Amino acid sequence: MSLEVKNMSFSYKYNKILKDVSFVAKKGELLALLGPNGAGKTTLLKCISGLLKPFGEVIFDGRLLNKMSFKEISKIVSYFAQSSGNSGLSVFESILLSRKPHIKNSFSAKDYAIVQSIIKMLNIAHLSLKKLDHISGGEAQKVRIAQLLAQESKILLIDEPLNNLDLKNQIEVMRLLKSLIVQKNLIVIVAMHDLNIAFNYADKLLFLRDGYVIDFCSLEQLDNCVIDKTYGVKMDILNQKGKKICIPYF
Ligand SMILES: Nc1ncnc2c1ncn2[C@@H]1O[C@H](COP(=O)(O)OP(=O)(O)OP(=O)(O)O)[C@@H](O)[C@H]1O
Repeated sequence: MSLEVKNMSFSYKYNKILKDVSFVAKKGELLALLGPNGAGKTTLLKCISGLLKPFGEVIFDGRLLNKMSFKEISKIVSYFAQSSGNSGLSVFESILLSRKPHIKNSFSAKDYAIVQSIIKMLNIAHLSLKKLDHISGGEAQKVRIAQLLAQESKILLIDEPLNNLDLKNQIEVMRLLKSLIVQKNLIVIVAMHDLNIAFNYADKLLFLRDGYVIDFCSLEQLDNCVIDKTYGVKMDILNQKGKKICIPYF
């Protein structure tokens, strides 16, 4: 099963941001969404999540997502914004509230059980009663992943989950995402800036510049000139111990 974005375009008023974007993301894969500031990464994620209404099609399992209500889309797609509010809430409450797309009148025993199991899986029980504004940046990213998982959707759209994280926490968050993708057979699209992290963890790379797709490829297919075309920066891509790393010309 897959998520297909077909000929997507989007404008803020008269300013065209996304220009005929097409790609396919498959289950069990992590797709890294790459590109310079202002390329349209967040806009693309918001268009897929139903927060913005683009032209073109978003298709999941043969169903047109962009013709569904926002509540229906929220059962299939979870969007993790660059930063979130709710700072007055406890960690537990914030994760429980993420069950909202599934709630009819009030939270059920099943909702509490799901939240408990996610907290256990992510090893964040010690944070449960803390307020969101009393936890560190690394802890907050894990809590945001817990909020995403509580929605039990098959597609996770994650906007810069590595912001403000030290190297160890960046690796921990990426490993966690990779293991969840495999365990739960998810489709995960992550907007990020660190090419080396993307090269290590992503199955597919989507390069965006000025709202155009510059390339959509696997790491093996990546051509050096794509980096220059996307960022306007020359880089060497080296093979080291079976992995690729890129080094910009400073
Ligand atoms: N609400 C808005 N109204 C008008 N223009 C917007 C709005 N949000 C974003 N833009 C513009 O759309 C363009 C793409 O922004 P977007 O946030 O999608 O880029 P991005 O690739 O996610 O950037 P970054 O890496 O800096 O987060 C930018 O030129 C931005 O100024």
